Amino acid sequence: MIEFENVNKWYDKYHALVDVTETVARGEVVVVCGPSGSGKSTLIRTINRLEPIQAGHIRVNGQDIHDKSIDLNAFRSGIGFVFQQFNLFPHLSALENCTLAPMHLRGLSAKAAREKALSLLDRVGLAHKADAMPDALSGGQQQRVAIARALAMEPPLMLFDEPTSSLDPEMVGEVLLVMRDLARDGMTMVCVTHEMGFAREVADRILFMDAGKMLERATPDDFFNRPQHPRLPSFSPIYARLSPGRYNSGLPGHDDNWNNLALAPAVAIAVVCELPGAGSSTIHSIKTMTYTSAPHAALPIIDVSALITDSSPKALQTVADHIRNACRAHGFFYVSGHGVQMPLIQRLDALSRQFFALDVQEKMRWRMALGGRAWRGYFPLGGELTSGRPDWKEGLYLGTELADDHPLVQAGTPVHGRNLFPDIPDLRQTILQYMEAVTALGHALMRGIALSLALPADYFARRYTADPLILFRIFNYPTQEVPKDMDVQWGVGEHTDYGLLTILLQDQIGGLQVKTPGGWVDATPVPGTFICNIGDMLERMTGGWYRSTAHRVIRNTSGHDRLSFPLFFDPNYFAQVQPIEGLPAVPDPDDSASRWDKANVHAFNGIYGDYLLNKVSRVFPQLRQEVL
Ligand SMILES: Nc1ncnc2c1ncn2[C@@H]1O[C@H](COP(=O)(O)OP(=O)(O)OP(=O)(O)O)[C@@H](O)[C@H]1O
Ligand SMILES: O=C(O)CCC(=O)C(=O)O
Ligand SMILES: [Fe+2]
Repeated sequence: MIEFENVNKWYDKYHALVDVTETVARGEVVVVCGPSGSGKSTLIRTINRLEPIQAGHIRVNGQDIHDKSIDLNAFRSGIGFVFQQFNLFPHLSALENCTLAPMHLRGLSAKAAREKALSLLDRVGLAHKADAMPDALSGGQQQRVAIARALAMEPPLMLFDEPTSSLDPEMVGEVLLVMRDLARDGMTMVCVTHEMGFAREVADRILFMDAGKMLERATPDDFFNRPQHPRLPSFSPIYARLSPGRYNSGLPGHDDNWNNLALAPAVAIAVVCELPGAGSSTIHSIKTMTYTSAPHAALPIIDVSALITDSSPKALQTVADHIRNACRAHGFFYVSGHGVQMPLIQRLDALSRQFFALDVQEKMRWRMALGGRAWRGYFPLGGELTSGRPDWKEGLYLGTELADDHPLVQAGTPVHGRNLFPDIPDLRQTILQYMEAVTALGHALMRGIALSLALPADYFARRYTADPLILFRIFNYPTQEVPKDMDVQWGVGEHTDYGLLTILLQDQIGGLQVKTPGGWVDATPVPGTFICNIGDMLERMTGGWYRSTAHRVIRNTSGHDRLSFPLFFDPNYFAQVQPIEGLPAVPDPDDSASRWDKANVHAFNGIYGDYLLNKVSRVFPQLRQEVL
């Protein structure tokens, strides 16, 4: 626990901290943000007495840190500090950097210090670099060694002062990941960073500082969506960036300031909790994934690896909490740590491009009309309607592969049957593998969604998704002029998805936009992630706790094709969709007035197949006439 009580600091006449009174509770994650020069670094540096204060008190774990009886060296050696510059000893190897202080200040034997250092280097993913000299390491690796070095003293509190701001962008993620996992493992941390995606994911509470004063304290949700302090929105460049959509309009010139903002360290994070037992934590994820700050604070990136691997209840709950926040906020989130192999994704992408590169006549060999009731096959540019208008995309409809003699196919069940696989070598196998891998991810995410609603993990599996309805599409949004006589505006017009959960892979071009209360925000591509959004049925089941959020895709004018791969993870066709019992009622769940289709999903009763058919037949009216 850290307490600031009426803390004042002057640099000569400059009043750098003005009457700061703040408590960071044990276990709480606190973000402090504010413009450059607002006093964030000063604040953090006062915690270990790197900066003296002229008035007030600072207590760490109940002890006044300016108490005369305090042994400053002992006090400081219990606080790890990671600076913007890595400050490794250049003449010592990574390992020696980590063993020095424990041997000399703590009296550890060389052997014990070495063992400890090796395990910490392993923890930050650098065991294989133990003997490397700092100048042979990348900036990100050096910073990770600096973190390991600080941890070697087993500090009950870690301070980070802009630990990523002197790193090349591609190295920021690896450092943030280590920090995030430290926070999750229960380490006490105070951190200054301007990585908003990280801040949003890790923080419980956000403090806003300006001119040395603490102006706002709020949960991230309130901070971004319901700011109290009237001056907050006037910090336009920062606030517009933090809260995209809501304050973007009407703030003249904020765009011009975005670059400045990128240079200005704007955020501090404090994570305070108890030091866990030594050796209790491992970092599994560092070696396999990268952390990218969310392109928009509104759309978080959630590492879901805990749902995929056997994980502790605590780790599962952390993921569930993130999912709940995302679903409550906008119903859109990115997932990393998803376990779907990159080579498979790359193969799918490359083979799909081969298919779309064929002449349209060739592609029409697999046209949808040949797919019959299974609703599979190719549709050409302009062949699918959203809200009655043609979308500017072409695509291939796919789904769970069922042989002709499968009982459901025999019974003529719509949307069940064989796929029409184009005869590109390997494409069939790749699509089947991809659908299998992403379906497995869908099951994992539904467990997370169940936990996020305080339901048993298998809640959805038991009722709806033991045998989920899987529809999969491969879309191409080409850069192509729209003929004058065609009423085309969007790549895909505004809509919500029908089912439970959509898991979307998109390439690097971008164009997907999400409707938030404050306006449309871009779901910018983040390599190595999927975008998930919840569908109408989850809104229906949760009585409006989770909303199926409208989204659209702008027309692609990039000069390149844009490929996207949505997989719809939906209830079994025959599953009777029912509200989840025991959830508190949402006051007015009917949001039909603000929906593009004016529909009230809460009025729906019946089996999922009915809902789906009704929707799909609007999208492909001609097909409906042909096959039904
Ligand atoms: N050693 C110092 N002597 C005089 N003024 C200082 C000193 N350190 C900081 N300041 C001033 O105090 C104010 C607060 O600085 P601080 O570094 O805490 O801000 P910050 O919020 O971390 O912002 P940033 O790091 O983006 O500049 C700034 O105006 C800064 O110029
Ligand atoms: O292509 C995309 O990015 C989104 C597609 C989509 O929203 C959909 O198919 O439902
Ligand atoms: Fe969609």
